[in-house]
Order: sequence, then C-alpha cells, then structure tokens
Amino acid sequence: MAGKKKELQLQAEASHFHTLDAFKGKCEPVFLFYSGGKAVAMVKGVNGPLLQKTILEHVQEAKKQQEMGDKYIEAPGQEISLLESTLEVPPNEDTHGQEDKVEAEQRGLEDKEVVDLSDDSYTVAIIKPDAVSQGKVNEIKNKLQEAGFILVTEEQRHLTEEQARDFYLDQAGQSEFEDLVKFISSGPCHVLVLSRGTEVNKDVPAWKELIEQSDVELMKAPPSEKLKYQESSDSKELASRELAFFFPSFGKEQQKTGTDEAITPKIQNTLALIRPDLLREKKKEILQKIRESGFTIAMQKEIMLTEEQAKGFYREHVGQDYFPVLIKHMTSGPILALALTREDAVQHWRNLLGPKKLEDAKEKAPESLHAEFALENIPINQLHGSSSPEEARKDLEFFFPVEQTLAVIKPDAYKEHKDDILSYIKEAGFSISQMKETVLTKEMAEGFYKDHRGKPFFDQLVQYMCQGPSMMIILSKENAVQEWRDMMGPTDLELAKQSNPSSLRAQFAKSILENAIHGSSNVEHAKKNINLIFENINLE
Ligand SMILES: Nc1ncnc2c1ncn2[C@@H]1O[C@H](COP(=O)(O)OP(=O)(O)OP(=O)(O)O)[C@@H](O)[C@H]1O
Repeated sequence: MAGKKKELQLQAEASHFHTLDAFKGKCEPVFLFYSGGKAVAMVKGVNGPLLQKTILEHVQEAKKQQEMGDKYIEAPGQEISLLESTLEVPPNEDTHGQEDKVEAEQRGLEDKEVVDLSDDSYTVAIIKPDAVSQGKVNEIKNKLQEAGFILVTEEQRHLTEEQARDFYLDQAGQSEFEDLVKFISSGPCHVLVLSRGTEVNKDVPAWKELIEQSDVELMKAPPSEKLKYQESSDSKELASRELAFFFPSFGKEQQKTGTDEAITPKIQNTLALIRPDLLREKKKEILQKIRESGFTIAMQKEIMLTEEQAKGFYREHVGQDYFPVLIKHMTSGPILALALTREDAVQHWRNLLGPKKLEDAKEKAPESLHAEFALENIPINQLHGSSSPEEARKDLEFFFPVEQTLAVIKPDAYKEHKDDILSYIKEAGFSISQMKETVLTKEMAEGFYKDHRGKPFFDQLVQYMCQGPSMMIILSKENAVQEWRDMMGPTDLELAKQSNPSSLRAQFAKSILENAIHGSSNVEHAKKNINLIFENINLE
C-alpha cells in the first residue's frame, strides 16, 4: 500500500466462526482504520473504491504533515493500520475479528475525530456485575483514586448478550467465552474512564501493575473467578475502542468543558425522508446512494401521512408562504422515512443533500442529492434531513415511536426452541414488557385468528394453537411491529427458507401451518390481541 505497487487482499471467513451465527444476514463488514493507536476512520460495507480513497487520504495527510515537519513525526509507533475487519449489527453495535495491517510509509496522523491516547492519558475500567451487585463500586473507586487515578467519567451499563459478544469478540473461540458473555450481561457493569496522564501522576503504575499489587487486594480477582471483578484497557488501541464503545461522545464532552482533547468518532442516527413524487420515481437509486455514502439503514417505514400528521411534523413552518404546498406534497402519497446511522450522521446527510434551495443546489453543489434528484415542475425539494442531533431525536421519535407488538411462540416451537427464540429476541434489542405461558382455549384461538374463519386451514390452525402451552410476549422497541415481522420471516416455511434463511421461521417452522411464531401485523392488531391475552393491561 502507500504508493507502492503492492496489492492487499483480505479475506474474512466469517462463516467459520459459530459465535457469529446470530449475525448472519443482519450484518456487514466494517473496516476500522487505526493510526498510532487511535481510530481514525471507519468504512462500512465492502466498498473497494471508498476503502482505497480512505487509505490514500490518510497517507496523503501523513505525507503533508511530514513535509511540514510536524511534531507528530516524532511520535513513536505511529502507522496507519487497518486493524480490524469488523462485523456490524445496526444501529451502533459492532464486533471485530480478523486483524491485518496495511503498511504506510508515512507516519504521524493528526486526527480531530478521536480521543488522543498517545500519552496513555486514559484507560477504561469495567467493574463487572458481581462486584457491582456486592456494592463494591465506591470501594474500588476510592482505591483507584488513592492510587492516583483521576476519575474522568463513569456510567452504569447493563450490556445485552449481543453487546457483550461484540465487546469481547477478540476472545471468541476461547473456552470461557460463552461464560464470560453470560456473566458480563448478567447484571449492570460500572464503567470508569480514568486518567493518569498528568505530571503529578507520572509515577502511578499502569492499571495492570496496580492489579498485581497486593495492597489493592480488593481488585485482585481470585484465580477461580478470573472472569469476575473488574478489568481495564491494557493497550492504547483497546482503550480507544472501549472509550468509543461505552462513551461515544466522550471527546466532544471534553471539548465542551474546555480541555483540548480531540473528538471520538460519534455514531449518530438521523432521519431522512423521501417525499412521494421522488419515492415513486427513484427509490432504488436513492437507497443505493445512501448505502454508498456509508450509511446503514437502521429502520425504514413507508407511511402515508394524514394532513394533521404532516402539519404536526412541520409545525415550525406554519405561516411560511410555502407551507400549504409543502403539506399538499407531503400528503399526496406514501413517503419513505429512514433512520440512518453512521458517525456524524446528521452532518453527513445534510452535506450529501446540499443546499436547500434548488437553484443554489444546482449552481453550487451539482453533485448534491437535492440537485441530482430535483424534479421538474416541483418547487419542493424531495428529500429531508434533520438539522441537528436534537432535531434528529425528535424526528425519529415522530416516525419511529416505541411500539408494542405481540409475539407468540406457538406450542411446538415453545416446547422445542423456546430458549433459542428468546435469545434472538434479546439480541435484537427488544425489551420484553410482559410474558406469560398460556394454553389457548378453542374459543380464544378462534377469536385470535377470527379473520381466517372460513379458510380451508382454519380448523387445523385452531387445533394447532391449542395443542399445548404457548409463550405470549409483549415486545417493545422503536418500529417493533415491523421489526418483529422481519425477524419472523414469511408465513410460508419454503418461502422463508428461500428469501430469508436466517429468519426465525426458516429456522424453527415445520410447515406453512406449523410456523413456530406469530407477530401482530400492525399496531392496531397488536393492541387488540395484547388486550385479549393480557386482560386489563395498561400499555402506558
Ligand atoms: N395456506 C395456508 N395453509 C396452512 N396454514 C396457513 C396458511 N396460511 C396461513 N396459515 C396459518 O395461519 C396463520 C395466520 O396466517 P396469516 O396470513 O395471518 O400469517 P402471518 O401473519 O404470517 O402469521 P401470524 O398471524 O401467525 O403471525 C399462519 O401463521 C399459519 O399458521
């Protein structure tokens, strides 16, 4: 690499790792670029040209700095390394696996997007669930502070199993990996960011050494329980990654408070809307552009807004001369709402859109989406993006409110695959608001499937649903109804196997009739059936 005629070929045999099975069909490779122990760039998806561009940009940047005699040249061990080929499950969850290095002839990158750990100033310590539940957090914090560490920030986090797997993926395959994942996700951890980079603390031993010392007995994990108690980042790369994992906006907070730390890459979500006319004509092209630009589409929903909803969404524009036309266009057909994820998503999406006024977009940014996808005779631009992270949060809440859906693990699947299905549910980030085991009576099953009364399979269906206990579960999440249906896969097992082999039905159904699980088909059905099964429940 780096200007030499050398080709780099990477191959990640992800299908050989059983720990990655759960991610099949739901993830894409993510490449993290490190320089001098810092994450400097991220490319999502297998995008050769973008990977090459990213590498070249950083090499050129490094060259420039070297020519300028930049102080970074002297920093030891700085090189551009494509450290991790990463698998990612949106939103904001990534794993890492194969390691490989890309040589770079230049050294010393300045990067404004990461916390600078080059002076070992920060380390991340995790007080694990057993120590937290034994009330040892303060004791451990005191010990650390007595030993000279400065507590920069802290947070209590209860990791899901999936997040724990991501976090410890470099230990995947080791005999204790599954125990570790189970243990770490068994309760809240307490995560600390510690500093030991100042003059005063120069002599404070590194974390590892501190643990070895007998006077911090409390922090010594007994050999038999070595997965327990706390641990910390023991390398710069690890510390940088752990910081980004637990505190994605850490660097920004430091900047706000006036220290001159640089910024951690910040994974954000933003809302993008494709309005009716453009959606009809160019949906495919736009979705392709979005993916090529490094966004992950975390959620999407095609929706027909009522006038009232459109006015509610654009209430800040009431009174503007364009308001009536805007509302007319917004309600003239279905729009596509997308939750887009990547680092600095809000700004990147706005940059991609270009100037709001069509004339400006065409003149000043002809490659912007507003210019490229302008429609003749339509004065309203056809794409929307939130203008700030705060607005993005509100916009996303508007289009993707937290919903409840009813999931049923049908009798045969409940008997044979309950644990597997429940762990898929947890890993997908659903909250389980309620669940109970129920044996449906004939009347209940007939009521549940009353829309199918009269169909040839109706009697068999009722019989199947009454053959033993089912598990009734209320799932909560943004876009829960659609997401759960996507996870279930098509009704017909054969179709499920073909079109979505990692879906639950492809894995656990026996036939089109005995298809393992149910999910509400829309929010109204969800409400009705939840009330039928969980009588008098207050969903608020
Ligand atoms: N052609 C068919 N032959 C046999 N059984 C069927 C057939 N179509 C549907 N079923 C059964 O009836 C249930 C309800 O059918 P529906 O069309 O509502 O599918 P679904 O919404 O995918 O499933 P569910 O309502 O259980 O979530 C299916 O889950 C399946 O058990």
